[in-house]
Amino acid sequence: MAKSSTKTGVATRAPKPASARRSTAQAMAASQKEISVSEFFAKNRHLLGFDNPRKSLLTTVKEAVDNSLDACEEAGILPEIWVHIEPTTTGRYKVGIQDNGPGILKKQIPLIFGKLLYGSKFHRLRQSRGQQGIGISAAGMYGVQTTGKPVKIISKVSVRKPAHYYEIQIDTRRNEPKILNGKGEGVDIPPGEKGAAYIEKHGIEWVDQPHGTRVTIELEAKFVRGRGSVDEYLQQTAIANPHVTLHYLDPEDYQYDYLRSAEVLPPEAKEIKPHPYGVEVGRLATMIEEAEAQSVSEFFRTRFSRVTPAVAKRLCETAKVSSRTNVHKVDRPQIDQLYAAIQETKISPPATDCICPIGEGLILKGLHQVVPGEFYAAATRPPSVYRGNPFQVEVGLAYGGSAPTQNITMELLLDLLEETDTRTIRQFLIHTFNGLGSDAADKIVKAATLKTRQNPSGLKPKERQKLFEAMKNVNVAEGQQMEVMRYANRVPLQFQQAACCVTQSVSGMNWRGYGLSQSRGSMPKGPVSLMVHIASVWVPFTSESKEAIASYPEIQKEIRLGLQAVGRKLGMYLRRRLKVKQQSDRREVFLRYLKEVATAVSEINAAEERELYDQLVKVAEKRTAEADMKLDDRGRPIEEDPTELNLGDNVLIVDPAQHEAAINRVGAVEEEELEED
Ligand SMILES: Nc1ncnc2c1ncn2[C@@H]1O[C@H](COP(=O)(O)OP(=O)(O)OP(=O)(O)O)[C@@H](O)[C@H]1O
Repeated sequence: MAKSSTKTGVATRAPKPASARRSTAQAMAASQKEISVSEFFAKNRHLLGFDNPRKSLLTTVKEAVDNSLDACEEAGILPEIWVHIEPTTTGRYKVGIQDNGPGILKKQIPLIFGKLLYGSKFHRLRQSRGQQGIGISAAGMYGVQTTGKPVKIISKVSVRKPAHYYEIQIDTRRNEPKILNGKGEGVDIPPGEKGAAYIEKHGIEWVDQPHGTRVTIELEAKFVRGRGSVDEYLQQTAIANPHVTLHYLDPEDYQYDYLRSAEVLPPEAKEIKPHPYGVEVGRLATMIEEAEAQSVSEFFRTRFSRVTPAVAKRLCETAKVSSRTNVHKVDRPQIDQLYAAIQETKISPPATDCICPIGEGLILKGLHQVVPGEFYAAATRPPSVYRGNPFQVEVGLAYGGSAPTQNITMELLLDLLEETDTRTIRQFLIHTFNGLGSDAADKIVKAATLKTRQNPSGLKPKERQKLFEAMKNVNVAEGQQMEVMRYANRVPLQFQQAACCVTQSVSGMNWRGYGLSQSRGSMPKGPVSLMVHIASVWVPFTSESKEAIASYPEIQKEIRLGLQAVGRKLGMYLRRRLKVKQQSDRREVFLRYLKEVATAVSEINAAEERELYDQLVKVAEKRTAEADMKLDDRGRPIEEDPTELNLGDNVLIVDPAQHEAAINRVGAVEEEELEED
């Protein structure tokens, strides 16, 4: 046995193992087996956005709506989508999402909705909302897990062909679909009246359309409004997708219709091949393994973008690999040499015409349609590249408009107070009303003479009334915090704000230079809504639940440049507004005393008082002419020197009093309905 000695030189015996062996390699081998991807994600559903009932509802709607939009756009159809959420029993909701898309072929339906990691988008580099092939099947799996109810799908590819109807459950052990209806085969519903009668008889939910897909999932969920809600997701989707019509019937039977403001589809996204700079050594090895028998030079030319015969030749020379060698003969050290050669060789950046931005015009339209304000600016940056993947950043900004707290009705406030799961009235205000900062919430609580820690559900009728009045009357514009709407490939991102490259770039920028107040490193204050869109063939999310964008320096830089572009325009507009205000205050002071001045002077020199007064007014108006300055909807002063403030084409200025959109639309819908009744 080994002996050891201490510093004092006294020999000691090594201690015996504490206990006998607990298991053996053989015993352990008996319990080692393959884990199916469904089992893994069923256990780790938080990784996919199913952390709690509230978020699960949003994730389910989101996955289905995003798929519908992708499918419609890919098929060249202007999307129309129906979203219906209805409560079933306590803590459970049934979610139905239908589109007017191309429909899905019969044999594909079970695989799409009942198998994880099955999709059309993972292996291609093309801008789309979905990437992974997990989304909708994971939502179905969550539904089955929490309620035991199968996912129901009806899909139709043409008006003349039968619709296919399936009730499916995912077999998590095998990651395979299990079809429950039509003796395991699903059901075909004939076109025409016969089919309509069948749909009615069996209570199948379907808005009659010549083609499209409807998925219905029942799940354990919680319906809330405000931040991170389905309402917010759909509203933000309407902003970034002005070509979409959305009909939304919520669990309380409020109907929202976001009608399209653009009649054209975004240009078709092009698929590209990977760029050599974006491929890691492991991926290169797999690509080589999967390639057909061809020369190394041909392999590089056909499987990558931007590799010309000259580039392929240079790569092989640098790697000291013959360009005519069969790619299957390339061994591991040679793969390492080829990888190193890629990094050393100058290759033109990937083509960027595969990115479809929203465009400045449509950003302005979308923002104006949904976010109240008086000044709008947009900037679409030129495409750029990170890790070999092309991407493009767009920024939109809306300034002004009344705060959401001021648009509220008493009835809506009571509903919100009842629904909220926040513990204090302060939290309730901050979490329910977008862009309301803690300072503004404190102001309202103080004006309502309530205690900050008071529980929102425990308010007495009198206290509710006081809160309502305070919300209407307190000017929260100053305490209001900038609201940032983040988008990736036109999909709103609603969680993990702090971890996202967009939020970090916004708070890291100095907005004081653009006329907003801001404490160092935090969000600027003011009635401003900002949207930042990142379009890419592959969006680098920080996790599978696709909630935040990773901070690549190239992406950070582009976001910063986009923010600066709209910030500069806002600064110019605010400075002009301030000047107009200062001049009109000055004129008011003049006018207040001119009458007295005219009387006094005419007493001294017997001049005609009226004439003198009129002349003095004329002088005052001339000296304060800027107070009369009116800007047109592009920020150019009307009847003024047009060179003085030219904000360009990518801004929109509106009279805030004429703005129809209200942030919280529930109240407005409710009032209309009451009036009709
Ligand atoms: N409404 C639909 N109409 C037509 N095809 C659809 C529809 N919904 C899903 N699909 C098809 O099913 C595939 C799988 O969808 P799923 O939501 O599981 O993943 P994904 O959208 O590819 O990626 P992600 O997991 O990132 O959302 C899609 O790639 C698409 O081809």
